[in-house]
Amino acid sequence: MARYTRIPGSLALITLTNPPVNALSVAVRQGIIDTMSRALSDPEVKGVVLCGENRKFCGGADIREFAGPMKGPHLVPTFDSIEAAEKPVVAAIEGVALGGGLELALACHYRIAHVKARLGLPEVTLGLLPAAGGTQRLPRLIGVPAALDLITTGRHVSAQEALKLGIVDRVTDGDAREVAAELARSVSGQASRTLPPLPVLRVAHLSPFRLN
Ligand SMILES: CCCCCCCC/C=C\C/C=C/C(=O)SCCNC(=O)CCNC(=O)[C@H](O)C(C)(C)COP(=O)(O)OP(=O)(O)OC[C@H]1O[C@@H](n2cnc3c(N)ncnc32)[C@H](O)[C@@H]1OP(=O)(O)O
Repeated sequence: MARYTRIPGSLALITLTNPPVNALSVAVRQGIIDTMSRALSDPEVKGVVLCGENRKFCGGADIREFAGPMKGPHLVPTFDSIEAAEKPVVAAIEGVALGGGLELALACHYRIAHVKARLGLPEVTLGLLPAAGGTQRLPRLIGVPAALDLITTGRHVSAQEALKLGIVDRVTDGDAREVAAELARSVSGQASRTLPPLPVLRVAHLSPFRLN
């Protein structure tokens, strides 16, 4: 599920609630869609902060659902609808943002990480690809070589390394939700930030070739 709360500064706080790591179960995916739609349709809401309950952002796809057929809304349109939102959406990353959890954060317009947070795309360790936007959004954000490193090794990075790589906008040792809310308030009313285009690869003897 996802809990919807109004917080000061004309913001909505969306909290993923699926213990122990707020994984993206059917109910969480549906909850994101419902609460985002509520925030976007309320003219009094100027921005959104997205976080996870118990100071854990999101551990990714819910591995407890892997045994059965996929049900409910798919991750890709769920995340695309966040990216397309005309109000700024800021991820407050505490604990972990792994796999689909990091892909969810990448679909947000800004990312704040707590200093102890760990981020990564460990799908490769499960024989999967980050197929919910990670293979597109991460290279656009941090470049192809750094993104390939994270995608092919599945290694986790600290908040400080994520900041250095450009995955997150700011690291805090305080409450990431408060810092995210401050940022959301400061950019509310502005056009949503978009990711840079994919870099152009130059291959010897071939014309410049754009990845898409
Ligand atoms: C045509 C187009 C088709 C497109 C198809 C698109 C499909 C989409 C494809 C990919 C999208 C995304 C995929 C993923 O996200 S895969 C999952 C990625 N996440 C992980 O691999 C995280 C795995 N977990 C961990 O690394 C660790 O558990 C931890 C770092 C989150 C926490 O570590 P620690 O503090 O040491 O605790 P535990 O390991 O003991 O775990 C605690 C508790 O949490 C449960 N748990 C952990 N992760 C998950 C999860 N992802 N889902 C559900 N539950 C999780 C774990 O089982 C423990 O539970 P307990 O034993 O009951 O306490």
